[in-house]
Amino acid sequence: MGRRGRNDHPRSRDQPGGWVEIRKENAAFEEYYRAQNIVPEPEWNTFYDACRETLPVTFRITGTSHHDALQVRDTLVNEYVPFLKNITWEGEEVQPPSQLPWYPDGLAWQIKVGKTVIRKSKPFARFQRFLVVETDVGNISRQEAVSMIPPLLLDVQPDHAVIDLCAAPGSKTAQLIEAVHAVPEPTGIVVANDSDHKRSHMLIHQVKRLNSPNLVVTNHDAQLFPRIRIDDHQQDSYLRYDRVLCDVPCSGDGTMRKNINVWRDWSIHNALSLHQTQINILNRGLHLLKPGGKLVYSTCSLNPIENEAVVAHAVREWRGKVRIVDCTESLPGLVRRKGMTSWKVMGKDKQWKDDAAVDDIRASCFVHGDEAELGIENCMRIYPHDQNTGGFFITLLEKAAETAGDAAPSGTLKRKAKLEDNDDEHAESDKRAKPDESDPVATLPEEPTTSQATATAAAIDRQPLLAKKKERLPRDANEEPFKFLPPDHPAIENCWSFYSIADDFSRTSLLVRNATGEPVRTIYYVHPRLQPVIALNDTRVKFIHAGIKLFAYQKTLEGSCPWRVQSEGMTVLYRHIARKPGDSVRVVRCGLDTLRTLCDFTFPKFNELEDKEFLDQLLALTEGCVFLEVDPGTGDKPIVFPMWRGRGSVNLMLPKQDTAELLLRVFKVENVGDDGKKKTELTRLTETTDITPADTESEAPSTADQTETDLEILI
Ligand SMILES: C[S@@+](CC[C@H](N)C(=O)[O-])C[C@H]1O[C@@H](n2cnc3c(N)ncnc32)[C@H](O)[C@@H]1O
Repeated sequence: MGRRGRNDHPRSRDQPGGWVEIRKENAAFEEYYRAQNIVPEPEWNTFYDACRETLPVTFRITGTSHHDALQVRDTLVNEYVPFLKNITWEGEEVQPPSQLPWYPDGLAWQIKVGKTVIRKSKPFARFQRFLVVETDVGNISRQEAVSMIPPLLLDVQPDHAVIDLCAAPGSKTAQLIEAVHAVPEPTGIVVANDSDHKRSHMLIHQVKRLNSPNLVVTNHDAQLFPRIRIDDHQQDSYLRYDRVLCDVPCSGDGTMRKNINVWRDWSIHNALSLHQTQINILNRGLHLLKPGGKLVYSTCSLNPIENEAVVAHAVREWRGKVRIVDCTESLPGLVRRKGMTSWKVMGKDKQWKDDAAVDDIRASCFVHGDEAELGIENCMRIYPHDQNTGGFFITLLEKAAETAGDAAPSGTLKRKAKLEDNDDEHAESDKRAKPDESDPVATLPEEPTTSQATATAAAIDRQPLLAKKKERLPRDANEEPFKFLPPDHPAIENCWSFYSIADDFSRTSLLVRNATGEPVRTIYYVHPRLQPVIALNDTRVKFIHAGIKLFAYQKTLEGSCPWRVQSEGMTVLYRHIARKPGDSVRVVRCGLDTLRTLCDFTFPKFNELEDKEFLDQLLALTEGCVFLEVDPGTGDKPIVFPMWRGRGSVNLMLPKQDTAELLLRVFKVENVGDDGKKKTELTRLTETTDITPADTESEAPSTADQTETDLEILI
């Protein structure tokens, strides 16, 4: 969190020679956007000054349980914000954190405080501690304010099929998943795709905390995203999506407030060479969209060539079948400007161009004169000086409900649509789509911007895909196949009877990740709607993540049930524990006092437990995993944790960050060590079957990028 003004000159270390100083100025940027009239001339200086100010930190309170998110918000509002008011630092009043007025339920916040204040002011240091602990467990996620807008406009419902075509590193995917999980057992699914393999793994890492069995991650060029079969018997039955997000690769010049390299690297070249890729991704998205469905096209660029020109081209080509939605009434409080209906085109030689015949600039870059008629004013531009954000562009499109015939576009895209709608879609990539591979590698800022580098990589990636059209897709050595278990597999029978799992919990969508198809270490669960998605398409779609870990193998328990419940599968499974009289239910209940003991001590022995009622319940059960149901004492629903009932001791199976969060938020313990470790005075690890918290093993080792992310360092 910094408060460096525009007169400071930040440094960048991405030069081979080490640190270089970057001035927040760029004459070409200024000339270009001034000539475009992106703001009225009298407003230019205010706009340009704001572009050079450091961006305030913004974050979102996240989580697939809305109830839990509201609790975290209330803790912030009631226990931290009041102490951050009326603080002065070096004679100036420090602004307390404030809610973004347009974000629903007050779940998004902005902080404008310098690092020194954070370090030296006790209330702010305490607040920072809260942010770090909540970020560690995924309850708080740093995200640029403008980046939160597209998923909100999509209005995702819990039964929707949603695809995020350019998803990494996943901030918006997380919002889509949360929207699907607005009810306890949603039937909706989210397909998150990115063409960059490494970034796809960053995405997996980012959304993992949401523990969604309704998510699948794929690794494809979005321009050619394959159709997904959903019915084995009907050849023509393909998945179509209620909602599509095209947050496309762009020049990223709207991120200039946090990505200082924009000032050094800006050139018109970036926008021109991404334009066709952006058109192709949007077009593919429109094909995948259901009649009546909604699609958001967004960029973090200010450039009309990447924005209005792309949208206008698509709406022109899909004329009558796709319309731009007027969002004036959505997100009250969000200041936005209308889409531009006229702009100028500059060539790579930095000369203004009059028509498409010159310099190989695509006709779609130019104004056609029908922009107002196409409704381009309904596109939305977000400017830095309007509400202290980055620059952004968003358009909500709606596909007409199906009419007789089909909803294929007219004109040039029609030929492509025809090709895409037959099974040979990959064979006929749009030749125009090929990005300029000579493009310089642009910057990759910390949050959702991308570069030509990625677009170029996508173009290169596409080649093997075309060549291997009819073959199995190549998999990385560490990405094992997804194999579904037969519902009557002995391991499943064992788990179902040991944990008294009710028949309403599907046994058909349990899978393993190894070539033999036998459960060896982990059994995963995906929502039943994803079962055909994966099973019928695994040779043509490159799935790289699906499912949550439900059970892990525990060798020492052979003879009983060697499958222990994993914490990420806890909530899903808990809802389906059979409660009929006579079921040997592995549920143990306690109050907050006992929970506190379990947070403070590892493996307390039975004879050290003061809560005799709790002990009696434990003694009535055999060794193994149990569900701990804690009464919060507020009349609220119980909180559930996985717990280990050992031979003579018990242990809460929570990752250490979760324990730290629990201690801070529920028990107001503010001095937990940085690692959130339990005290160890009572630790006795003598029992051979006692185990450490589950969650540490992985059948297919994750290649998730371990570099520092926004999640790890909030301020
Ligand atoms: C603006 S970023 C997306 C940010 C993301 N939506 C978020 O909110 O975290 C664009 C992404 O598109 C990916 N990308 C670039 N070209 C692509 C293509 N042809 N197909 C799919 N993804 C692509 C990049 O790897 C990058 O992760």
